[in-house]
Amino acid sequence: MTSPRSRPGRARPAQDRTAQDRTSQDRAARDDRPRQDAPQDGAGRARFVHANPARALSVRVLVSVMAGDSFAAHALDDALSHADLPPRDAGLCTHLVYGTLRYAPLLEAALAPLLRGETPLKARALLLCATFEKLVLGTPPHAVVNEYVTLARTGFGPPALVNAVLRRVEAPDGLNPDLTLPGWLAGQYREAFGAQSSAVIADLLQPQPLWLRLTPAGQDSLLDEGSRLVAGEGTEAAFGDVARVELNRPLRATEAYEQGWAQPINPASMACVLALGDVDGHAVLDLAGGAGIKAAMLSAAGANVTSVDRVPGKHRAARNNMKRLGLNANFITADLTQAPDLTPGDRVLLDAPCTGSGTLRSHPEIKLRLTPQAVQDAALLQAQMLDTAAGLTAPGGVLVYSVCSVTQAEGPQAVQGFLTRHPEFTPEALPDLLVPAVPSGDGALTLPLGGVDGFFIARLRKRAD
Ligand SMILES: C[S@@+](CC[C@H](N)C(=O)[O-])C[C@H]1O[C@@H](n2cnc3c(N)ncnc32)[C@H](O)[C@@H]1O
Repeated sequence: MTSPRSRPGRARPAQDRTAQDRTSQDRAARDDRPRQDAPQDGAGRARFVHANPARALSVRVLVSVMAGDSFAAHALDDALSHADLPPRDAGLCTHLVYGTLRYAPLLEAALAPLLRGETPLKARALLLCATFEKLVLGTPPHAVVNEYVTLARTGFGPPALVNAVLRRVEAPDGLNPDLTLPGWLAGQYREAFGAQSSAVIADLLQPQPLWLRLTPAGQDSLLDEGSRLVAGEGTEAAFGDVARVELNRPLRATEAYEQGWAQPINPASMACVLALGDVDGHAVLDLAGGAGIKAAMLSAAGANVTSVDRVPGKHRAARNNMKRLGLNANFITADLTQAPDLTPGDRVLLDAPCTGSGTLRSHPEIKLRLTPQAVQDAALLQAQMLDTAAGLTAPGGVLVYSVCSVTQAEGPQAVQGFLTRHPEFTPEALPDLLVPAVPSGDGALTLPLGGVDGFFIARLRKRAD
C-alpha cells in the first residue's frame, strides 16, 4: 500500500471559474445548469468549479491506456509534454495514472457491485481513478466526490452515476494485495515465488525507481550535480555497477547521460548479460536484441556483438544509443522464427519476446491485458525462436535464454521442452547474477523486490562435437 509519506497532495478545494473558463467548459459539459449533485458550498448553494487539470489529464491518459492504444509510460510522457502542468500537478498525475493501473483489478472488484451493464470507457477510467484516490490514497471522500463529479461534467460520464457510485464504493477484503492481480496471474506468482510471493505481489504496487548502469565518471558526475544513490526497502543502492538513483534533474539533462556514462537498465536485465559469463573478446549473438540495451552492455564488456531483431526501427534507436555510449555493434534485421544466414556464435543471448509479466511494477497496464491465452501464444513463439537459437550456437558454445516473465510456460517449461527437442544441450549453473534469485526448473528467477524486475534466466551449453 502507498505509504502516507509518498502520498501526493491531498485533493484541494476546487476553484471558482473565470468567465472565460465558464464559456469554454460549458460547451464541453453535457448539462451546464446547477444540479442536485453539483458541488455545494456550506449553505447548500451550487458553486461552479474547474475540473482539476492533473486529475483531468490522469483520466485522459487512463482512457488511452485502457483502450489499448499505448503503454502508460508513452501516454503519460506524451500528455505531460503537451500539458505544461506545474511539477506538483505533474507528480500527482503520474501517481494517479500508475497507482490506478497498479490497483486496477482490486478497484474493478470494488466497483462491480455498484455498476450494471457495460460502463463506457471514459466513465470507467474516471471511476477507477477516483476509487484509487478514495480507497488507496485516503483522499477525503467528499473531496473525491466533488473533484470527480466536476470532471464527469466535462464529458467523462454521467455526473449522477459518478456521484452515487463514489459515495458508496468500499474497499474489498481490506485492500488485500493479492486482489491487485487477476486470480490466474496471482497463482503464477505464488507458484514462482512460494513463501515470498505475498511480499513480491505487495512490492509490485510501489512506484518504480530509476536504475542506471554508471561508469565511475558517471557516478562522480551525478553525485557532483546533487543526485543521490539510494537503497530501496530491503534492497541495495547498487547491484554491481547498476545503481538505484534519485536524480535532481531530468536524466537527459545530466552530464552523465550526455557523455554516455549512464544507461538506464534494470539490474535483472543486466543479470541476463552476466549469465553469459566472461564475454571479453568473444563474438556474441544478441538475438531479439530490440533497442540494443543488452547489446550495449555486452559491447561495454568487450564482446564483438551482432544484434538481430525483426523490427528495423529498433536498430535505428539502438545505433543512436550506441553512438552516445561510444560503443559498437552490428545490427541485422531478420525474423528469428526461421534460421537466418548467420555464422553461429560461441556466446548467444536470446532475450525473447514475452508477456512482460515480471515487469508489472514499471508496466502495470500489462495486468489489464494479459490472458492465459497470451501466455500460451508467447510460449509458442519462444519455442520457435529457441530452436533457431540452437542452430546459431556454435558447438561447445553457451546459449542464455531469458524472458522478463514469471509464468511457468515462458520460463522453466519453455526450457524443459527445448531440452527434450535438443538433447545436444545441457543446463549449466548460472554465474553470480548480482541480484537475489530463486531456482526455477533448469534456470533461475530474479526476485522482483525493491524495483528489480522478474526475469527467468537459463544457461545452456551445446555439446562440443
Ligand atoms: C524483450 S525484447 C528485447 C529487448 C532487448 N534484448 C534489450 O535488452 O533491449 C524482444 C524483442 O523481440 C523482437 N522480436 C519479436 N518477434 C521477433 C521475431 N520473430 N524475430 C526477431 N525478433 C523478434 C521484438 O522486436 C523485440 O525487440
